[in-house]
Amino acid sequence: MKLTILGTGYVGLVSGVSFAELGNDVVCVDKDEEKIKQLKKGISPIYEEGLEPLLEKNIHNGKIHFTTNLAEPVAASDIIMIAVGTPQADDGSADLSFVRTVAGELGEVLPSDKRTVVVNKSTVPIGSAEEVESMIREKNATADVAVCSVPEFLREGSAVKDTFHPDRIVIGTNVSWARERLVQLHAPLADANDIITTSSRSAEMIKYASNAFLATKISFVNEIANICEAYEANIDEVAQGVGADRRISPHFLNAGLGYGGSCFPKDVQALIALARDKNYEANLLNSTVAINATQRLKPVEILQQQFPRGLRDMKVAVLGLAFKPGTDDMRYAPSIDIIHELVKAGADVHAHDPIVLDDAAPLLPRAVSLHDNVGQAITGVDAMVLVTEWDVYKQYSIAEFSSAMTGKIVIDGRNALDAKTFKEHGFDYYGIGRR
Ligand SMILES: NC(=O)c1ccc[n+]([C@@H]2O[C@H](COP(=O)([O-])OP(=O)(O)OC[C@H]3O[C@@H](n4cnc5c(N)ncnc54)[C@H](O)[C@@H]3O)[C@@H](O)[C@H]2O)c1
Ligand SMILES: O=c1ccn([C@@H]2O[C@H](COP(=O)(O)OP(=O)(O)O[C@H]3O[C@H](CO)[C@@H](O)[C@H](O)[C@H]3O)[C@@H](O)[C@H]2O)c(=O)[nH]1
Repeated sequence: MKLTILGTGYVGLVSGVSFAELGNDVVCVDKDEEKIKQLKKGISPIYEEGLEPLLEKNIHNGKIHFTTNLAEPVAASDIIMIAVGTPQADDGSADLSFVRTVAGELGEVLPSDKRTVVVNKSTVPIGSAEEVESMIREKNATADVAVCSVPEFLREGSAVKDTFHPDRIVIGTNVSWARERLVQLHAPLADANDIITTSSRSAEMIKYASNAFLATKISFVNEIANICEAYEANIDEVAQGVGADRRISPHFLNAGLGYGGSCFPKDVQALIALARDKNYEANLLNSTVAINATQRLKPVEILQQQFPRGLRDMKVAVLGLAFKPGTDDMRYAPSIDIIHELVKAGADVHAHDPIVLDDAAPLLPRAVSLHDNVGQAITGVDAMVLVTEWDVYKQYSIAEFSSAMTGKIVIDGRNALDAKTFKEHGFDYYGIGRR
């Protein structure tokens, strides 16, 4: 099939490359000229395992092209996917300005003599497929188009794998010819049983409800971890015992510094705002957000308890800046808040990340020293805070930590280090719910 994908962020690019790999003819459109220039050369603007080889291969095969102009590919496409950003607006709701812009542009260029499916892959409020369709029809009353919702569930850091091995694919539309076309496109990616067909509104809600549930599961386990600390129970053992119940599952039960990233924070807020628009106060989700906001600052709280006279001139290493391992995404990363608070308290902060350094700098206080070498970041520090559980930190030897650090405080914000080993080597080790 011929596909046009609007937006080359995580979703647009990974989808584009994956559908090209499956034999479709794909054109990816972005208004960012620099990105398109790089992509044409096979250079990915994002760090994502396995993406660049597929990108290069499909450019070489002529299955994927990049452009800043949507008119030509749109006219030739069977399916057009909207994958532009839907960031958080000031009131917490999803900002639909990018989606509305592309809807207007599509209205101007969609042909009337050809059936076209338009898909919202961006995470959008319930009712958006209908809104996009009416915006298109306002500009082109005779367009033979069906706007559907096919939400994206990939995770950063495993985006390519998630796309080729999805748990499910949700296709939301009541228009049968559009549904058939979308089922045909997605068939190579999933067993028939894993394709769920719904109305566009239900599909839009499935995306928000999934993210809200996972975010709530994380805040739940963090709350249990905090109670574990008070009673000297161990969250690793507790999560293992709780997660063994198949109704609960062991996934997303890792206590830590809470969720960050480009999706959970904004999507939970957007769902709260959608409920509020209909005079429903989503109290459970409000608590999810509140717990997450305090959880990320736990390392600062622990240091302040250990040094009641203040953190002025204390040398602290922060290991990991990206919001999770496997990505260079800094959106809503806990490291940003932690480093700002430490610098505000007067600490001398030395940070490291194996992938993201230059792009992180504008988000961090000027006073922070950024290192591209773990050894340099931890040399002479009074305390070390692990924020992102990159393998490089897990593999770093206790002997290296012991010889480089001056102080003995280790705060393992992701429960990723071996507590016993650190304690045996005289460190004051603080995990989350596992002291
Ligand atoms: N990042 C993820 O892991 C993920 C996963 C599932 C769903 N989503 C959802 O998918 C959507 C996209 O997320 P993302 O992280 O890929 O976004 P992003 O912000 O990284 O990228 C969006 C891209 O769209 C481009 N764009 C904006 N306006 C445009 C226009 N008029 N024409 C062409 N291109 C335009 C931007 O230049 C940018 O390159 C969001 O709604 C997000 O919530 C994201
Ligand atoms: O047990 C866990 C699991 C995750 N996290 C944190 O939760 C955040 C999100 O992690 P993850 O879900 O792995 O990454 P994302 O790439 O943000 O993916 C989520 O958001 C995407 C965008 O909507 C969805 O498509 C995915 O299905 C959904 O998992 C990160 O900060 C993790 O550190 C925890 O604290 N504990």
